[in-house]
Amino acid sequence: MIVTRLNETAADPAAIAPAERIVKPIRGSHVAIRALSHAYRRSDGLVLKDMDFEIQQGEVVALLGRSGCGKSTLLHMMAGLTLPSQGEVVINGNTLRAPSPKWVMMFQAPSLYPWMTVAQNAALGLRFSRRSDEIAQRVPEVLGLVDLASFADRNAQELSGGQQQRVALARSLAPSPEMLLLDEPFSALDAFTRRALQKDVRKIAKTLGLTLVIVTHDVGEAVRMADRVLVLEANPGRIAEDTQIALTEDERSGGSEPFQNEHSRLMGIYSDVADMSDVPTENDFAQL
Ligand SMILES: Nc1ncnc2c1ncn2[C@@H]1O[C@H](COP(=O)(O)OP(=O)(O)OP(=O)(O)O)[C@@H](O)[C@H]1O
Repeated sequence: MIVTRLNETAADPAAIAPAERIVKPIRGSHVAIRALSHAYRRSDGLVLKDMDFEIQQGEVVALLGRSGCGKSTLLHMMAGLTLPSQGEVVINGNTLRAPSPKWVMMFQAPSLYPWMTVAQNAALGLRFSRRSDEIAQRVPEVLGLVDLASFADRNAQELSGGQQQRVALARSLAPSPEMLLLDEPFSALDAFTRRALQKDVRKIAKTLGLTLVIVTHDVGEAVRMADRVLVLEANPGRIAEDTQIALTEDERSGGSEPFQNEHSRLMGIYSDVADMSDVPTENDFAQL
């Protein structure tokens, strides 16, 4: 039985080696957005207009913009969940026409089955992809990656919100995707938990070589996590700024002077692009 085998492995968390040694690097997706515009209905105006950009393999990109500017719409298109009215999303040279387990989305709500264990929840992606034979090996690996190796037998409902989001992350990582698409996944968590997850998710993406795209309206989150930030303007949504975040891994914690300089620079760009009323200035600075 799958569950028994998982439980046996998880009973000895010390047997789980550090993620860097046991999880093979993955080739991240290359994404090209070509002449993309979108309207949900013909009678409505364009939600997105004239988008053209590329994301390199293994790059961490934040889509930053005010509410309603089309960030989630763009992310759904990168996952193949919505097709653009015009233009195309090209992944690894192929026009995207449908979802695939190679690019997975994570949302604000972890959507776990509360009556199942952590290991059973983490195994669901593999089950649904008819890859149950990989569960015994992959689930302990990914639970180690998200720092939940010793929680494998716990019921999901016994975990904190941050731990539940880690289980959702493990479930997403188990089928070895090339790209993770995160739609404000940490916004319901407290500041301390959110920062820990931001740091760990970036580290996991870099360790594995995953391409990572994060939708956010939190300037601090963009500076902490992203190699590059695309700032979107609204009505219609389009890229107003495309800027690199030039920080070392150590500098990405909120206290460093280079971090604060990058935060102020990005906040200035965002404020110029967004309506000031939509910029959560105090909230963002509180998170420094
Ligand atoms: N399924 C849909 N049908 C029709 N209109 C939609 C649909 N989904 C989104 N929209 C509209 O498209 C626009 C962009 O929405 P979207 O959710 O992509 O923005 P967002 O930047 O992610 O916003 P938020 O930060 O609030 O989540 C909004 O005006 C929204 O009402």
